[in-house]
Amino acid sequence: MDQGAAAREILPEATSPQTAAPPAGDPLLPVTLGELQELQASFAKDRDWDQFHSPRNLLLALVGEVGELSELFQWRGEVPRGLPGWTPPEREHLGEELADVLLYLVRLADVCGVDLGRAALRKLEKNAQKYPVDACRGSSQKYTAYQEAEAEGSKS
Ligand SMILES: Nc1ccn([C@H]2C[C@H](O)[C@@H](COP(=O)(O)OP(=O)(O)OP(=O)(O)O)O2)c(=O)n1
Repeated sequence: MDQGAAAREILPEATSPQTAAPPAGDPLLPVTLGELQELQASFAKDRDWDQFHSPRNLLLALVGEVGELSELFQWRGEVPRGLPGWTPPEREHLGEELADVLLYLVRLADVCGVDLGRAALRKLEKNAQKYPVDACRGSSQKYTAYQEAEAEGSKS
């Protein structure tokens, strides 16, 4: 049984055309990329939306959702980590937009025949070779020293 079928067996309503998406705090957690891929594929199939899920359409939908995500940060200035001051509804909205981006990305990879998990792991490996720890730690120290010198300079 594939991962998506297993997911649907645990929670059949997750992909039913008549019902909403899985509720929060659901038994599918923690979820894998493969399970999300299967759930997204079933979502589209159930609605006869496969015809619209072409690579180009999905890419445009993905970019649209990245735009919606960007709007949440627009005009706020720098936003510290942990998003202090953001209200629960704002945080929920952020989660929704991030999810839209992820779901379209997973679907795009699927219809393009790319194993996203494998590709991401390969890319992590490549990144690690391109940016060796020692070289980067050295340069971030240099960067901190540079920032301190700049701050000192702006005081005088
Ligand atoms: N043809 C479609 C339409 C929607 N979805 C899914 C993927 C996204 O997770 C979500 C996007 O739905 P909407 O287009 O309604 O966009 P939003 O949820 O962002 O709504 P809104 O634009 O009103 O904020 O639904 C999909 O897979 N395929």
